[in-house]
Amino acid sequence: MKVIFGADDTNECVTTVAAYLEANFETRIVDLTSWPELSEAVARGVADGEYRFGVLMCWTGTGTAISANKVPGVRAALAWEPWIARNARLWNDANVLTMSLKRTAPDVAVDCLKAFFAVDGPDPEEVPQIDKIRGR
Ligand SMILES: O=C(CO)[C@H](O)[C@H](O)COP(=O)(O)O
Repeated sequence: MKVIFGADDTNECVTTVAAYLEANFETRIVDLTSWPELSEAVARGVADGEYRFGVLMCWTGTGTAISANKVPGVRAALAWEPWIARNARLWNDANVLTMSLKRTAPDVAVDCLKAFFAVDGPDPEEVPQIDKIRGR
């Protein structure tokens, strides 16, 4: 599975996330440090269908989520613990996961990735709701 990842800064959490993604998926790392440009590149990679999922990190995780969600077809969700990450997939069919690189411990970030990628697809009960925002 192809995943596209980018962070606008680096630290132990970012390198841990990158290493996890590279070990488990065919991963492209986007080398941009402006969070709006980085987010757009990752979001377009997902919206265009080249990558199944995107992962973004910035200081807060909020700017990248807001920016990625400007691209039609992208459903970016900010997660800070695994329950949020899992249910962003299950209940929102999130296709981009964002996290704060400043406020997420590396092991928690990996747990979020595991939870996010463990979900095969959206809960069928939620599909009618998700369909209302698909393509927006
Ligand atoms: O968290 C962020 C956006 O939500 C950014 O990472 C933070 O604002 C730093 O950005 P810059 O390096 O452009 O000052």
